Amino acid sequence: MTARQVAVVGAGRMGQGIAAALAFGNVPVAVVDLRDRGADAAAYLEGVRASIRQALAHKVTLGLLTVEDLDGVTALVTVVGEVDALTPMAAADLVFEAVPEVAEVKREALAWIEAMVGDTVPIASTTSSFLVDELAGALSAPARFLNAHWLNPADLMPLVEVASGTATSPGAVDTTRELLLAVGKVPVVCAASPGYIVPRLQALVMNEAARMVAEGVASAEDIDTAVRIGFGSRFAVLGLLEFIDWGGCDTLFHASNYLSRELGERFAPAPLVEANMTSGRRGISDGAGFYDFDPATVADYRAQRIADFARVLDAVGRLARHEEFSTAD
Ligand SMILES: NC(=O)C1=CN([C@@H]2O[C@H](COP(=O)(O)OP(=O)(O)OC[C@H]3O[C@@H](n4cnc5c(N)ncnc54)[C@H](O)[C@@H]3O)[C@@H](O)[C@H]2O)C=CC1
Ligand SMILES: O=C(O)[C@@H](O)C(=O)[C@H](O)[C@@H](O)CO
Repeated sequence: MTARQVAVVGAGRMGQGIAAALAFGNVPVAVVDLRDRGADAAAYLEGVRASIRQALAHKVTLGLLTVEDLDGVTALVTVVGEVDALTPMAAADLVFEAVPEVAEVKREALAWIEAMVGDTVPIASTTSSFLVDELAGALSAPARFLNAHWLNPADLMPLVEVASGTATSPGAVDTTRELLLAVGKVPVVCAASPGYIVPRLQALVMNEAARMVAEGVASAEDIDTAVRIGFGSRFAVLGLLEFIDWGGCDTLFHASNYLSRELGERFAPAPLVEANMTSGRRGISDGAGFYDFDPATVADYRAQRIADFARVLDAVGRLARHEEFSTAD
């Protein structure tokens, strides 16, 4: 089943971003604020509407949406408080929960959502840390429950990490994936494992960057320049595991042993890195690694990736052209 009408419960940074992403993809969406705001409620809801409109208007400035379409897209978003939530919740065929990252608050919101929607409507949390099974107890029908971890800013970042719990039905995952694909997102399905994919990876490098500042290895500015120009542009093209295959598992294995001796156990080579090295799967040079490389097409594959690099570097204004360099007198 493809979701054609969505509700987002939670009207903060992520709730607004998700709503903007859905409307941008032509999907009607109701944003529901569950917090009791007393006399401030109307002003809060108006602020949320204005902020979503501003995010969509920014897309006009960026050339991603025509000015003629702005009003129509904005009109796909309704923003309501709990008192007016009955109709949009009953109409929703998928719900994203985006309340604060506090287990009790999430459980309360999930129980409320379940009571408001149809029996089989999938409910996706957007939690960036809790596992599906840790929250599923809030629902009487956990088969409909999963997590969809959007990246921030949700209206722009294409990746959404979709994770199931032990009770999640394949149908709930399929409906969520279909919706995400329909609005131009790139869903990846992963196990309900702490940190999913991106938060787990980035927690390691973000903490390492902070350690480097504390150790005086480099300034925050220089580390961030290195990340933007080196690390970031490279990994916009090559996946981490793909790059292991490019550089060779043996290179990573030896470097990791050296770093773990010098800097600490956290740099020790992963067992799979060692296993690939010793089983003749060092990467492109062996014709196999995390990926298999067909000798007949590997040259084309490399040329394609180099062309991809050039495009990414050009987009960030860092592609060197020969004509820029002065000739020796
Ligand atoms: N901020 C980020 O960069 C990312 C956040 N997430 C996840 O998205 C979810 C939402 O996070 P944000 O949008 O950043 O939070 P936020 O704080 O910006 O928004 C939460 C919304 O819930 C409301 N709220 C506060 N207390 C409440 C309560 N007791 N009951 C109901 N609503 C309440 C807030 O007023 C606000 O409207 C969290 O689970 C977070 O882990 C996921 C990816 C990135
Ligand atoms: O990458 C993202 O947008 C999110 O995963 C977050 O920033 C999370 O809140 C997470 O990484 C917490 O550290």
